Amino acid sequence: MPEPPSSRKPARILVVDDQMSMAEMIADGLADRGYDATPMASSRDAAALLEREPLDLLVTDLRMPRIDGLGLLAVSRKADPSRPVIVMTAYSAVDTAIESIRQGAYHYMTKPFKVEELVLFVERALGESKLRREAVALRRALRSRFGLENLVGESAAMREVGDLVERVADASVPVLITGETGTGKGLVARAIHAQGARAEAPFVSVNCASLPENLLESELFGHVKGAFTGATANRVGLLEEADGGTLFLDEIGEMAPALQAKLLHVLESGTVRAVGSNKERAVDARILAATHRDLRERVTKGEFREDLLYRLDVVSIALPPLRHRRDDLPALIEHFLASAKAKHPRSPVESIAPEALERMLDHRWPGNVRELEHVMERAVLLGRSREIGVADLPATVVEGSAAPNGTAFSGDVVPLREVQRRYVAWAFERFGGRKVLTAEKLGIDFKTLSRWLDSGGESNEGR
Ligand SMILES: Nc1ncnc2c1ncn2[C@@H]1O[C@H](COP(=O)(O)OP(=O)(O)OP(=O)(O)O)[C@@H](O)[C@H]1O
Repeated sequence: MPEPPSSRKPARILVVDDQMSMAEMIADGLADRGYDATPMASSRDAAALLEREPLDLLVTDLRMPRIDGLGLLAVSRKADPSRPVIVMTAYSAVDTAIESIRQGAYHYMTKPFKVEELVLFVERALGESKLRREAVALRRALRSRFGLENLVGESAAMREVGDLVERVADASVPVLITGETGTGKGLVARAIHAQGARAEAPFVSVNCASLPENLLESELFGHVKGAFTGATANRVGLLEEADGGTLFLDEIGEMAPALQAKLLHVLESGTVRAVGSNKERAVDARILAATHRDLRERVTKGEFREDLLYRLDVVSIALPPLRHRRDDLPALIEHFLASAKAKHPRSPVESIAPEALERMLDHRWPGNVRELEHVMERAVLLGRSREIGVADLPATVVEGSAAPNGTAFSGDVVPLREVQRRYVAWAFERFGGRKVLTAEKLGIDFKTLSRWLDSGGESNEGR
C-alpha cells in the first residue's frame, strides 16, 4: 500500500477525463489551491499510475472508453482501499454514479460544477482519509504494545487463551478472567482491548481491592459536588471515562456487596448514576473483570452476587498456573532474558547455564509469570558473567524445587507437628546433614533443630 502523504508535501491528485480539456481545467483549479494535480485523458494510463504510484486521491469521469470510471474505481480500491475517489457524471448517468458510491466512491459530482465545490469535497475526503490512516497506525502501535504477541507461550493452554482473546475481542460482552496471581490476567485484559474494535478508545483499569468501599464507589461511578464531605466538585467516574472503551475491574472478588449491586445495575441498564446525583447517564464501557478467587465459592458463601457473576461470566478465560504449563517456561525465560537485557544494557549476561535452567524448570513458581519475570530481571541485573548460574538464582528457586512429601497438600491430613517433623528432616537431608546451615535456612536456632532431629518430633518446643 502506498505511504500516506507527508504533511508538508501537497496531496497528489489524479484527474481523469477522456476530454483532456476538462481534465486540465479541473487539475488547474486544484493546482491553484496548492494541490499537486495531474490531468490525464487515457483511463488505461491512469489505471497503471494508480497501481504504481502513492496518489492521495482520484477524481474521475464515469463514462469513458475502454476502462470506465467504475473500472478505475475498482483498480484504485484494489491498489489502496483508503484512497478516496470522487466521480464526475453527467446528469443523465446518476444511476451509475449511485452505483459508484455503492462500490466505495467517496462522492459524486454532477456536471457542470464549480471547482470550489469539488475542492470542498477533496479537502474533506483527504482529511478523513488522513484520520483513518492515523487511526490504523495508532491501532497497529497499540496492538504491538499490548496485543496478543505479548502473550508469550505456545502450550496448548496458552494457545487456547490466545484463540479466545481473538474471538471475544471485537464483541462488547463482559469477560471474566480468572487465574492465580501473576498468571497474566492484566495482560490478557489489555490484549482483548488492544485487539478489538475499541482499541483506540480508553482502557481504564482499577483494582477493586486497593480502595475502601466508599472511595471505590466514587472512583467508579463519579460523584456530584457536595455528595459527601470533601466532594468539592463534580467528578466523572471511571465508567464514564471508559465510555466507548474498556473498564478493567481487577480483583472483582473483593468488591463490597453494595457496589456489586450498583455495578449490576450499570450492566443491566447501560446507565450510571454518580454518587449524590439523581440523574442516570448512558455509558458504554465494556467490562472486563479479573479475580484470583473462586467466585462460585464466594457466591455459595453469600459474599458475591450470583446475578452479577452471571452477567460478568458471559465468557470466561481461565489462565492456568505456570506449573501446569511448563512447556511455556523456555520461551518465557528467553522472553524475560531479552527484556531484562534491554532494560539493563550494561549487564554482561547473555544466556543461562543448563544447571540453572534445570532448577528453574523444576521450580513450582507460586508467583507464576510475575515471579519468573522478577527472577530473570534480578539475575540479569546482578549477574557478573555471561551465563546465569545457579548462584544467580534466589534461594526460593534453588531450594524450593522439591517440595517435601509431608507438606504437599494432598492425601490424608496429618497433625501439624508431624508436618513440622517431616519438613525439618527433609531440610536436614537436603542440606547434606549440615545442622548449622539447616537451622539458618529454617530460621530456628541450632539447639531447637537438634532437639527436633533427636526427638523425632517429640520436642517440647513451643509448649
Ligand atoms: N504469557 C505471558 N507472556 C509474557 N508476559 C507475561 C505473560 N503472563 C504474564 N506476563 C507478565 O507477568 C507479569 C504479571 O502479569 P499480570 O499483572 O497480567 O498478572 P495478573 O494475573 O493480573 O496478576 P495479579 O492477579 O497479581 O494482578 C506482567 O509483567 C506481565 O506482563
